[in-house]
Amino acid sequence: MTSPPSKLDTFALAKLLKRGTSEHKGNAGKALLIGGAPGMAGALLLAGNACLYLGAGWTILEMLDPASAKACPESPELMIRLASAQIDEVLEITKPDVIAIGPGLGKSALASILLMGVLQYPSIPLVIDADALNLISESKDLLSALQNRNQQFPDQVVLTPHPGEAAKLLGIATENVQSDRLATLEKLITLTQCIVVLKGQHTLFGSPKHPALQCQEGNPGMGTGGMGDVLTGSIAAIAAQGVRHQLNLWESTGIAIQLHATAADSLVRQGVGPIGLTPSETILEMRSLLNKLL
Ligand SMILES: NC(=O)C1=CN([C@@H]2O[C@H](COP(=O)(O)OP(=O)(O)OC[C@H]3O[C@@H](n4cnc5c(N)ncnc54)[C@H](O)[C@@H]3O)[C@@H](O)[C@H]2O)[C@@H](O)CC1
Ligand SMILES: Nc1ncnc2c1ncn2[C@@H]1O[C@H](COP(=O)(O)OP(=O)(O)O)[C@@H](O)[C@H]1O
Repeated sequence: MTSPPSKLDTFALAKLLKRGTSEHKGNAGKALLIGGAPGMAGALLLAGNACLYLGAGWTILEMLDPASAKACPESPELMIRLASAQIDEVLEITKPDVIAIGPGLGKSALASILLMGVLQYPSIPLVIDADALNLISESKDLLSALQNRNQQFPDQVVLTPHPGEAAKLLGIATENVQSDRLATLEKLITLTQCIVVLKGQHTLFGSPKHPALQCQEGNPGMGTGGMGDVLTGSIAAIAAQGVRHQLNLWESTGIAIQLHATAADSLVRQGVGPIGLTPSETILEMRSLLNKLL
């Protein structure tokens, strides 16, 4: 019989994010986020805001929706560019520390080109979410590119499926994912060789190297569109800072998962939710909690 997963308990590690007095934005890292197709620009903006408020030095958005690829008056700090099929050139010039791809990405031909370009870009931490996961579930070439990247650069990719996306990746029904979440996590790790975050109540987290951990925070107020996009941007932010603060992608992801769920619980205690709790409010609460942990 498999033993139950241990509790995710990462907050002591967050102290590594404390800034030295001479640090500058270069020490906080450059995050490049890709997604936001027409009708879903908000998903990339939410991920971008999470990345900004959780402390990345630069947050750059490659937005697929031409109408939204312009400065955002509510968050002028975000560097928003129109996504281009010349992704190799973009990555060469931008030299990101971390890439996140998926929030509102859609499943267009351009989305596939961008994902393949990112998978072929070597060595840096990569967060794969939402439609990027759906594209991988529909393409043997993308899955092979993911597996090859992991062989060359282990522990540098995290996948963040919700149960629907996990089901598509494994070719099973969502009910089967939920009936044995631990077994599903292990199957996803075996298939992809990635760090995997299986979201939902009591998010599970594991990798080829690490036994599964379970997040025991979080609440159903988190069931609002965009909440997962916030997690993606938060992982990117903490991993970007982690590059120069001795946190690897596994550790950065654990901190982000626990901070996200703990912030949502804290807001519910304050009467902000569960009904009507928004992803944007959760970002601000995460910032406040993170600064208290340092
Ligand atoms: N503001 C925006 O522009 C938003 C855009 N979004 C984007 O919209 C695209 C589609 O994503 P969606 O996730 O909405 O839709 P999907 O069609 O990918 O998945 C939704 C389905 O997944 C299953 N599922 C998800 N969480 C579950 C759970 N905890 N337990 C059981 N089943 C669960 C359910 O069957 C649900 O109907 C993505 O690219 C996403 O990033 C969403 O993030 C919502 C916000
Ligand atoms: N009942 C719940 N208890 C705890 N966490 C939840 C619950 N429902 C949703 N969540 C969390 O909210 C987030 C939802 O992510 P996701 O489904 O990807 O949203 P979206 O695609 O709309 O951004 C995940 O982090 C998930 O773990």
